This record gives sequence, C-alpha cells and structure tokens, in this order.
Amino acid sequence: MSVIQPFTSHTPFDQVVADICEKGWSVTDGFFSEELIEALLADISELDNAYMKQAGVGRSNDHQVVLNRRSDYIRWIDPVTSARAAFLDAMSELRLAFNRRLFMGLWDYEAHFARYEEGAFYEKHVDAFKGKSNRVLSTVLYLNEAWGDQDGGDFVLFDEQDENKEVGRYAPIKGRLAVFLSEDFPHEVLTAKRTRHSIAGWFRVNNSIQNNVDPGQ
Ligand SMILES: O=C(O)CCC(=O)C(=O)O
Ligand SMILES: [Fe+2]
Repeated sequence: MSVIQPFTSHTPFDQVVADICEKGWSVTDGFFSEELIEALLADISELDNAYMKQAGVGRSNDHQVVLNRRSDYIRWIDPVTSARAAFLDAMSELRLAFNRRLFMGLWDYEAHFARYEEGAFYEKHVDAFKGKSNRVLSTVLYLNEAWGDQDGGDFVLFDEQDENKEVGRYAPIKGRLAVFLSEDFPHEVLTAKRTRHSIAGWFRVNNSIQNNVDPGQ
C-alpha cells in the first residue's frame, strides 16, 4: 500500500482546536490533502450498497433499524486500504492534538462511511446522551463533488442551549470537515436529492458505562 500524505501546509489544525475550545464546534474546508480526499472518495464510490448496512439508531442491545428517523447506509472503517489507513492515522493525530492542547483524554476513534441515497435524511438528534456514552467529539467529513443548492442534504447544527435555534447550515461539499461536542449539539441531515457521501466518526474516552467497558459498535 502506498503512503498517502493526509495533511498539507494549509491544514487548519490550530483553527479546529481553537474552535472547539471557544465554541464547541468547528466547520472547516481543506483540512485534508486533495490526495487523501480523492482516495477516500474513490474508496466509498466503489462500495456497493450490498456491502453496507442500513443504519440503526442506538447501539448494542437497543440496536434497531428505525427508518423514519434515519435512512443512510453505513460501513465501519478499518485500515484495509491505503486511503482508510491514512484517514485513521490522520484522525489519530488530531486526537493527540486535542489531548495535548485541551486535555480531553480522548482514547480512540471509530468511524464509518455513510451513504444517503436520494430521499435519505437523518432527523434531529444528539450523538451521545450525557453519562450514557463514550462518545465525546463527533466528526463528519464530506465527500461530494459539485454539490449544489438543489441537491439538498445540508448538515444543520443547533444551539447547545436551545435546540430550536439554528447556528449553522452547511452543504456536504468535498473536503469539508465538521467537528462538535457529541453530547451538546443537536444536528440533522436534510433530505438528500442525490447520493450523498460522508465519513462520520467519534473520538471516545475509555470510561466504563453501566459495567460495559468500552461498548462495541
Ligand atoms: O452527515 C452528516 O452531516 C451528519 C451525520 C450524523 O449526524 C451522524 O451520523 O450521526
Ligand atoms: Fe449525528
């Protein structure tokens, strides 16, 4: 496997860390190299729906597929291609930067490819309930070429104090990275009008929850 350089001299590393520190969320463009983005895009484009699964809401014992809340297809990411390995390495570097500068104690990172077919959406939700999850910081990397207003599928972020107050609305354009505190920010994915690709992931701490050490995917 060839080695892909994930970052460039323009990677807004400091910006993302500062945003999280100051307001708890961050949306930046050009975080990863063109080379990595193109490789990830090629990677997910080749995945057939038959090798993905209809995402459920909730985890482990309460896992169930509730299609009226969420209708994307997902595939968890392991370092089996050079693109996926480079992405996981890069996110590990970001994890260490958060730990060094903000003392967040992030232990690991899990991520999945997501495909929203035409008509798919994800209703407003939070990624983690206080005290019930190891997920601390959510990330979403978008992988869509030439995404226009008519394509829908915006990511909408809401205020941490008032879930009816919108704080930002972003098109899922190629190379855009959203990061936010998992417990604090409600968000949703508006209905996509064509196939929408992304990688959603979570930095986690290693607390045990209800006697379940580090619950699995
Ligand atoms: O794709 C997005 O914009 C957000 C996805 C999301 O909220 C999730 O997978 O939990
Ligand atoms: Fe989410």
